Amino acid sequence: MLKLENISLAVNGQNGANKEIIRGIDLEFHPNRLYAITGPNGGGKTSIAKIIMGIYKQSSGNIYLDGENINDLSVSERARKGIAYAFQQPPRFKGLTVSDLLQIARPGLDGMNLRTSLRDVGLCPEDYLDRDIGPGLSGGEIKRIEIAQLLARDAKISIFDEPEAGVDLWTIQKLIAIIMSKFRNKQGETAVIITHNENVLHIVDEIILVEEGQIKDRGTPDEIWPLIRHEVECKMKEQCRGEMVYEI
Ligand SMILES: Nc1ncnc2c1ncn2[C@@H]1O[C@H](COP(=O)(O)OP(=O)(O)OP(=O)(O)O)[C@@H](O)[C@H]1O
Repeated sequence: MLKLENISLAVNGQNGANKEIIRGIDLEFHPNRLYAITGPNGGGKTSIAKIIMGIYKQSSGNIYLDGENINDLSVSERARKGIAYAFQQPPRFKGLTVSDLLQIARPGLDGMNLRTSLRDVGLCPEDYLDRDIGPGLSGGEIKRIEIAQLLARDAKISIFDEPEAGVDLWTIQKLIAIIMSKFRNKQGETAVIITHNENVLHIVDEIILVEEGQIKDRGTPDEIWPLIRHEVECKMKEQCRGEMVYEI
């Protein structure tokens, strides 16, 4: 189980003053459960993922993995402990092939499984295995490869940051179905999907709603979805009123 206890994060704001982007978050992620983290843009979802992965170091609070405090572990140490993260905007690694990346994710992955990993995300292995993860790949292709390498791992906690971002409509549904089926069939693993996709929100076990650096609510899709819908409708009305006043 992964536990975040009273986590806050302050960063340097525009005028040099400290700005708190995560504020006193308590969260638990249990094995065999699928979670969605959602909420408005800039709310703090990616920052939470980066704190879990060790990319951002929290200003205060503790993180525990299976009871062990992992505050001081580096990104690679956390990866070895079984935390995996697929970036919202995956980095490119010039000089590294797709095959290399998958083998790093899962050392010893044989040829057949390498191919299956790529087919699962809708990429033809023959066309991609030897390609460089550099500027030659499109944003959507690199996103799918990033998801493939996370699926190839057997991490305890897998965090997908907006798997739908930059992926065409035809592929999104398939990708989501694959992520769901992989994790529904794996024992002892947890998947966390940061998403704005309504379809994902309906099929996870729990939704965590993050807004202004805090957990605004959490619960089952039946409990949380009506709140999200209401919130979105209210925001749209506010924006419309703003525009009308401006035009007058
Ligand atoms: N390294 C940083 N330095 C300064 N500000 C940051 C940094 N990282 C994030 N922020 C700010 O913190 C806030 C939360 O960002 P974050 O990327 O976590 O939001 P998000 O909920 O993932 O947004 P989105 O839905 O748009 O991806 C934003 O206002 C962002 O500009």
